[in-house]
Amino acid sequence: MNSAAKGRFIVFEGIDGAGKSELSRRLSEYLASLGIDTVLTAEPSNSWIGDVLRTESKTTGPVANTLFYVADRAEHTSQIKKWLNSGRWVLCDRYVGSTLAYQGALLSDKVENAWNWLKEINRPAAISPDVTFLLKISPEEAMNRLNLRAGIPGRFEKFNFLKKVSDNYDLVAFEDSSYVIVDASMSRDDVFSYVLSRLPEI
Ligand SMILES: Nc1ncnc2c1ncn2[C@@H]1O[C@H](COP(=O)(O)OP(=O)(O)O)[C@@H](O)[C@H]1O
Ligand SMILES: Cc1cn([C@H]2C[C@H](O)[C@@H](COP(=O)(O)OP(=O)(O)O)O2)c(=O)[nH]c1=O
Repeated sequence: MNSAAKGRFIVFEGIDGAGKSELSRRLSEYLASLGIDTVLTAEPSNSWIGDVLRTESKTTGPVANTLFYVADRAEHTSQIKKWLNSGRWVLCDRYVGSTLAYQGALLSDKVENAWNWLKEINRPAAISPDVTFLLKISPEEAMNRLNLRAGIPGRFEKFNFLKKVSDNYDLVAFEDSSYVIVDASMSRDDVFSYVLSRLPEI
């Protein structure tokens, strides 16, 4: 395909509080200011399946939720392909890596070979990003950013969960050559400059 006619697909991953939403918003505004036709999107998406995940995921079990995340992705990916084919740059806050990292942590003791199953079910639902920025931050710092400070009920469980998710992300990054690891504990401006330095060619 003629690269001039096709957009770029850029994904942001990382644990809650790593800075994905703020950074992807800033980057989309910056790219738009350069005259690049940019779409900022996220998963769970704004479809009805995304709504189910946002509103009902506490009433359904981890296997059903996994299938909802992947169903949401399959539909979202159809839309992403259309945007890319029309030459737009697509910035996506969370994608396949989130399912591997989060559902990997939730299913590891419930589904045999959970990691391989998650990779397999994502295969027909996803495409390869041009680059995936993994915003790395310690669970301690992420929890401080989210104001989940000492004394809050459930803090210990949340910390342990984010630690597992973070370890899974390291594994995903090791296996996927689209990943670029970003030290997300840096200042907002330093994180932004680093990401700019690793963007695909315009
Ligand atoms: N580099 C940074 N340094 C300090 N605070 C940050 C930085 N990036 C984001 N934040 C703050 O951390 C919090 C979580 O950021 P957010 O973008 O919502 O993270 P995520 O989307 O990964 O959950 C927000 O209050 C945001 O303003
Ligand atoms: C896309 C996706 C999200 N999630 C979870 C991670 C988040 O805790 C939650 C909502 O994502 P998000 O709205 O990005 O939350 P945050 O801004 O706190 O990072 O959905 C999964 O567990 N699996 C997935 O595949």
